[in-house]
Amino acid sequence: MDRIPTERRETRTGLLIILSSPSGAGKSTLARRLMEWDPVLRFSVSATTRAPRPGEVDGQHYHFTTPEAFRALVDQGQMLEHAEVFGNLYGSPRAPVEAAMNEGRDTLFDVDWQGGQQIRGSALGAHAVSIFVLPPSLPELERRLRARGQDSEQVIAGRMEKSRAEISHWAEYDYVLVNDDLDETEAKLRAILTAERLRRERQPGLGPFVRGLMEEQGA
Ligand SMILES: Nc1ncnc2c1ncn2[C@@H]1O[C@H](COP(=O)(O)OP(=O)(O)OP(=O)(O)O)[C@@H](O)[C@H]1O
Ligand SMILES: Nc1nc2c(ncn2[C@@H]2O[C@H](COP(=O)(O)O)[C@@H](O)[C@H]2O)c(=O)[nH]1
Repeated sequence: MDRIPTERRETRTGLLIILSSPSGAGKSTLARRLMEWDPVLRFSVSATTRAPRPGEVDGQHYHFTTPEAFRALVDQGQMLEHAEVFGNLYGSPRAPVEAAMNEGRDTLFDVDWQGGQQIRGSALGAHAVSIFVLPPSLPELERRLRARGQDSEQVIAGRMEKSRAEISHWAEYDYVLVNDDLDETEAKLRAILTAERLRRERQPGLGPFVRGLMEEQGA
């Protein structure tokens, strides 16, 4: 499906696209692919107290920070949401999200179920579209965590232990995708994003995307 050209987007309010899943189901991989497909989509770079993995770049994958600095940001109200996940703190900085929304740019979040709940329950929640990504099976989830080659056996065991609890929140989400074939899942995500952008335009009168289509047809 074609992506909506930037110049035809609704320019008033961006969407908040929330991706959640048990660790290792493929959120970051899918998020990366979506960003390549639509470079205008903004990725919400989270702050975390977790140590960087090999190859992770500060400011690109995460804002790596200390627990003290993280708590100060929370106390100052600078986090849209935050949670403890697998023993570390993670949170989504608020200001870049609001700036993107005001520019009409959509923001993509890779957050756990607690983050999903907090964003949906926030003042910006009316603009949220939430998607839960399931692995095809738990053994495949474990295989993926191991194949990623970045976590110790102890960390993998801890994440597998928490996977059922994360999965138990699937029904809180607008969409649920089983990430079996990566290309197919990416295509479904694109379709969801395109449909939700069109839905956002269903205001009185035609939105910019539909208006552009009509003009092309000479209507
Ligand atoms: N559909 C798929 N089929 C096979 N392997 C996949 C698929 N999707 C992702 N993977 C692989 O699974 C591993 C975990 O994926 P990824 O890091 O994207 O998961 P994640 O959900 O972002 O994990 P975390 O929550 O820990 O950040 C990676 O090695 C990735 O290449
Ligand atoms: N509530 C939030 N959860 C977040 C955020 N950023 C990432 N995450 C989730 O943490 C786990 C582990 O991530 P990893 O990079 O250490 O593998 C994963 O489920 C992410 O979705 C956040 O800002 N808020």
